[in-house]
Amino acid sequence: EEQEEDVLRELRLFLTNLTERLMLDRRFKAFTKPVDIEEVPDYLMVVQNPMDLSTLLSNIDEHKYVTVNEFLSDADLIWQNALEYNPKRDQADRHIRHHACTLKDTMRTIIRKELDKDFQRICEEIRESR
Ligand SMILES: CC(=O)c1nc(NC(=O)[C@H]2CNCCN2)sc1-c1cc(O)cc(O)c1
Repeated sequence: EEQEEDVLRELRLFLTNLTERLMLDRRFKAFTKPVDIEEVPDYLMVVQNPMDLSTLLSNIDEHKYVTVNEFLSDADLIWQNALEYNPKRDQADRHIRHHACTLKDTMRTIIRKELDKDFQRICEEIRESR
């Protein structure tokens, strides 16, 4: 009902603000747009489920996420894919792995500090009711 839509609207605002803050952080520049398969032809041989910050924003707008955990399932793909595609000990791989790990830590820290636990539970209850 209307109260549920108010809750999900607030969740979309939080997730949009979080994602836009990550997109503005130059450490995460490599994660802002889908990997260009023309530029990186072997990418899809290694990574099954590509994800990036701009795709997260589109998913939010399309009301894909009813809970934070559904958002994190997609958001986690971004850094997981980067660790998978960049396993080598050379500096280039280490550099992007470091930014991937920082992305993971930054997302979770912002959520823990800025998202009310009771609000998260209300979103879970809406998901379970549908
Ligand atoms: C996002 C990602 O995982 C990614 N990984 C890369 N790895 C490498 O270049 C490693 C691969 N191993 C050998 C040494 N080079 S480049 C790159 C990327 C960066 C961008 O700024 C945009 C973009 O679309 C993709």
